[in-house]
Amino acid sequence: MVWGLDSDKDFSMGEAPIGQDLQNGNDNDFESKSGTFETSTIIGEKKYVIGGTAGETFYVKVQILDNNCLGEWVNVVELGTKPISCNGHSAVLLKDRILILKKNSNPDDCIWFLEVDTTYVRQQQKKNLGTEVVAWSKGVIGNVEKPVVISGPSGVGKGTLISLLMKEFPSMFGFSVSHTTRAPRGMEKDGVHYHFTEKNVMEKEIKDGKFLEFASVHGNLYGTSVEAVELVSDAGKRCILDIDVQGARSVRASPLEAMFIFICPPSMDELEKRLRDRGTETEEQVLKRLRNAQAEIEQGRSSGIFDHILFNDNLEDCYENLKKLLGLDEYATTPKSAPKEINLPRDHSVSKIDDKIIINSTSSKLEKESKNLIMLDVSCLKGGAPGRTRGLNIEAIDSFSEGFNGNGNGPI
Ligand SMILES: Nc1ncnc2c1ncn2[C@@H]1O[C@H](COP(=O)(O)OP(=O)(O)OP(=O)(O)O)[C@@H](O)[C@H]1O
Ligand SMILES: Nc1nc2c(ncn2[C@@H]2O[C@H](COP(=O)(O)O)[C@@H](O)[C@H]2O)c(=O)[nH]1
Repeated sequence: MVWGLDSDKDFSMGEAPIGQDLQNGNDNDFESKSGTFETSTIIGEKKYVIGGTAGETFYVKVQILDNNCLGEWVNVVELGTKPISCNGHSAVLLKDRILILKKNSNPDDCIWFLEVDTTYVRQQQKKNLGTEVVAWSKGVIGNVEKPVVISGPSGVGKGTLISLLMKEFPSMFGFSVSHTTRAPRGMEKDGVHYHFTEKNVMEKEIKDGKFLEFASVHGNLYGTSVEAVELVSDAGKRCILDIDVQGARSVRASPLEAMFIFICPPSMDELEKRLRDRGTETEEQVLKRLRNAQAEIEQGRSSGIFDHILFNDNLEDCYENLKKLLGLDEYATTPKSAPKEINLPRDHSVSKIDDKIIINSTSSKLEKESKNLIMLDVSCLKGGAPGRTRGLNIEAIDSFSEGFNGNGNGPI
């Protein structure tokens, strides 16, 4: 064996060495380089080394030593937004990802996941044959309601309905600001209505995996970035996406769980009238949008992508129906409580009991005198790379009353 494990100790996927301190640095049982702030996690024949230093600078880097490849370090493609550097972390192996707890970090930046064998990673691995793919995803406490995808032909009234919703429920809904290569209309603001962008820039970002979906619509490129949706969810709001049918199909096929609503016009004549009366397109563009509308309506009504179809004949009626679908009655407007935040102890050790991660403060007396155990429940994880991992639950617990002995070895 290359890294000093007993040959009968094979920590395969899903088998974290329970009770063993998986803390970073030099005091785990795995090989580590002195003072480099690294953790080593063994999964099957591979060793994932996370972290390191260059001079005074700490960095978060992933290296993989593969015992199948004669114990060589292999090329790693790190996808997703990775955590900014920190001066230490703990690593805990979960089923298909490694939980990283950063030390000395802000409460909203201390929980991260390195996905090593999730569906997303396996999909990306197929595109990157010959390299090891891993993907970073930031962990977020709590859940948000499913995003709502609203589709329909150009001019049917999607934007009008969404504006009404945002005006009436500003604290409940947030708009996913798409990217587009089309030119802004008179009143449209960059970053508010769209992120107006150059085609080559957007194509590069698509290649880099920054988009949840994208499509060529009426001759321009449109797309929803992963960040656009996550920013709304981070604000604790339900995200609304206004995208075409191709985009809706892509979101359906993505890991994002959403509600899909198709808005239908009462007739093609009425659709044409609305588009012309809006006066934002040239004659050529109006004709193009109308040609595309026919196919979109057919797909919208028959493709099985959509959970609900709404007819926008009378605007008020359609808006009321939309609100009903979204469960918006007078009681639904009660603001939600703010998501919990945690302050991880600066120095801590970590252990794992089933789906519970026990974080034990090893820092100052003062910190220890207060509740010195934090329990992170990872049993209901949702989402993940290329976006955030949600569904985490966290509780501060009293080590004596809750039956944990606090040394990472589980219940007394
Ligand atoms: N029920 C309705 N009755 C009459 N006019 C409507 C109705 N709903 C929307 N409109 C009008 O139709 C026009 C097109 O609406 P809107 O811009 O919301 O369409 P859209 O589906 O968002 O289009 P696009 O996909 O091109 O952005 C607007 O001028 C709007 O005021
Ligand atoms: N697939 C996507 N379609 C999008 C996105 N943002 C908007 N759209 C759709 O494009 C047409 C035209 O919009 P317009 O603002 O030029 O009138 C419309 O049907 C939108 O729903 C996106 O991110 N992805």
